[in-house]
Amino acid sequence: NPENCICTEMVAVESPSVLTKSSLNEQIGDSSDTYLLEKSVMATDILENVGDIWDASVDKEAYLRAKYDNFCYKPEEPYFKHVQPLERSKLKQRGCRKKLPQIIMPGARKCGTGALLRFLKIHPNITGAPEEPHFFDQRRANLTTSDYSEKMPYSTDSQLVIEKTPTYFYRPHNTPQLIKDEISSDTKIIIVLCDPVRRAVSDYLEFIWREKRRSEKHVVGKKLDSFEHLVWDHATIRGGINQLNEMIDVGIYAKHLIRWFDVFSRDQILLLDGTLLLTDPLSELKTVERFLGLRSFFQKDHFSMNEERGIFCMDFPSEYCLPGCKGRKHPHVDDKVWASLCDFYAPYDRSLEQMTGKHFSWVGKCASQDQ
Ligand SMILES: Nc1ncnc2c1ncn2[C@@H]1O[C@H](COP(=O)(O)OS(=O)(=O)O)[C@@H](OP(=O)(O)O)[C@H]1O
Repeated sequence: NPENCICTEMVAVESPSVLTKSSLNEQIGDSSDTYLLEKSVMATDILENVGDIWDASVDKEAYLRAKYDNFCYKPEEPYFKHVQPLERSKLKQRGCRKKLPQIIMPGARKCGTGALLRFLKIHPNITGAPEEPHFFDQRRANLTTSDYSEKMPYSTDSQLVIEKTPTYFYRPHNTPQLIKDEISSDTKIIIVLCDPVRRAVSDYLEFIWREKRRSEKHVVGKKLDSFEHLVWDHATIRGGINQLNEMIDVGIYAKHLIRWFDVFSRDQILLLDGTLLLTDPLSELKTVERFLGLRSFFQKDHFSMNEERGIFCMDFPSEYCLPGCKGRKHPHVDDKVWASLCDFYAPYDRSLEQMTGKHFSWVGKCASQDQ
């Protein structure tokens, strides 16, 4: 379904007619844009509940109560959809307001942020922007942080608000500083990194998909360059990987990450392995729960592998698989170009491991694309 395939989560946000743009924040007399994480990050729920299974994790009725008894949206399957707000009186009664996100997921693009956000939004204590706000990278001059918070969903004090915009990771260069200055110095950052060679191919598939949609709209089709052609440097006689191409540049993770490390303390940044997210989503979700101090919700039997598509889908609280634009079949890349890409990224991957002190599952395993 092409509508579901817009990879930037373009879900229309329906506002009830009684709510004006200035929304409930003003009516409630709340001007605090930032909501510190004190409560959530310091939460010890997870520690208190070690070995204790939350009913909401196993029983659908209990889940619906945990998610919606203190929430600002009506239940709607799949339960990551937080689209239809409650009536105005209920919103007020529950203390629902739009606030700036406490957690930002800046990418990297095509490393699984879409799957991660949708899964996380199932958690009873998480809500998130329905679309990518692109506030810092496509900002019109007169936009303020209150315009930004308008793009966020309503939330109560028991929900954390996440936004993901996968371009922030690499552009604009001062996004980390802007987040610190304009949202809060307490903002939590979740960065998903994945095999940069595979990521570049995924980026290319997205590019092709968008170009095809564009040419369908404008009737005229243009011949699209192959992946191999685009990533190769044709300007020099020796050739090699064209690192000026954005598809390549994004995967030089160490270079971009340094700016995030410069601005935020290490305990504010969670680095996830997108390659693991694809093969073992539960372990990465558990890591996020711990990082945010959330009560442990996700369980092994919430997920199962869809053999046909080769991706994990959710079975609880309802069945859900990401649309076909996520988890696409990748084409075979020319072996010489593949090997060059592996060689190109290897030193940057080593720097990444050195600077983070973390081992990433793809590092050192780039030899064959068909593994
Ligand atoms: N469970 C599940 N379902 C579907 N897809 C999954 C999942 N887990 C991880 N992934 C990987 O997510 C890749 C798309 O990445 P993003 O969502 O970050 O893309 S985007 O930047 O937001 O457009 C997507 O890339 P492609 O395989 O190239 O489509 C997947 O590798």
